[in-house]
Amino acid sequence: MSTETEYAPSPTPFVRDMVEQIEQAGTTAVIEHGKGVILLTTRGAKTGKIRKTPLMRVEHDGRYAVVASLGGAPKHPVWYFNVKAEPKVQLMDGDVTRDFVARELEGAERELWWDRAVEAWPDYANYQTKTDRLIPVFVLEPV
Ligand SMILES: C[C@H](OP(=O)(O)OC[C@@H](O)[C@@H](O)[C@@H](O)Cn1c2nc(=O)[nH]c(=O)c-2cc2ccc(O)cc21)C(=O)N[C@@H](CCC(=O)N[C@@H](CCC(=O)O)C(=O)O)C(=O)O
Repeated sequence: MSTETEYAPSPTPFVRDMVEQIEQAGTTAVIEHGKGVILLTTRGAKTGKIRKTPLMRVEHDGRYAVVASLGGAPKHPVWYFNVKAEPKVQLMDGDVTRDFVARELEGAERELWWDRAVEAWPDYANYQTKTDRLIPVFVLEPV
């Protein structure tokens, strides 16, 4: 794993601002339409830089799911490729950041976590109707 420790902010202003808010006040400071978010830290698959991505909070018994929905866009978000390249990630929930290992799900295990994700953020179901790509779901297990 590259030793690059440089944080590269998102090129999307509202995302960059949200990450700043979260880092200052924790994830509870930024409730998205009444639902919680988490902050995922990944390593850039090409640059090795640190990338930080707010995602909806889907948690069950200390494990989390992260859903590469990108609002139902035709292509996966870029952070998906970071997690595939380096499954060791960090997740901030509240004001606590922990280490996790991510694993992309398929089959029945994916369905289980997909249902949990839709329960946490019903719009995920709408996003899936907007694209032919199967929206990827990762489970994050604590290290
Ligand atoms: C715009 C792009 O971002 P992205 O990684 O595609 O992620 C897009 C979105 O998913 C991301 O903005 C999410 O935060 C949007 N988003 C959610 N996105 C989701 O997919 N799921 C969610 O549940 C979700 C919730 C959410 C809640 C609040 C909020 O503010 C945003 C939320 C980006 O950062 N591009 C960078 C490159 C990023 C990068 O990681 N580059 C890699 C290269 C990776 C490669 O190309 O292989 C590297 O550094 O090496 C750039 O163009 O410079």
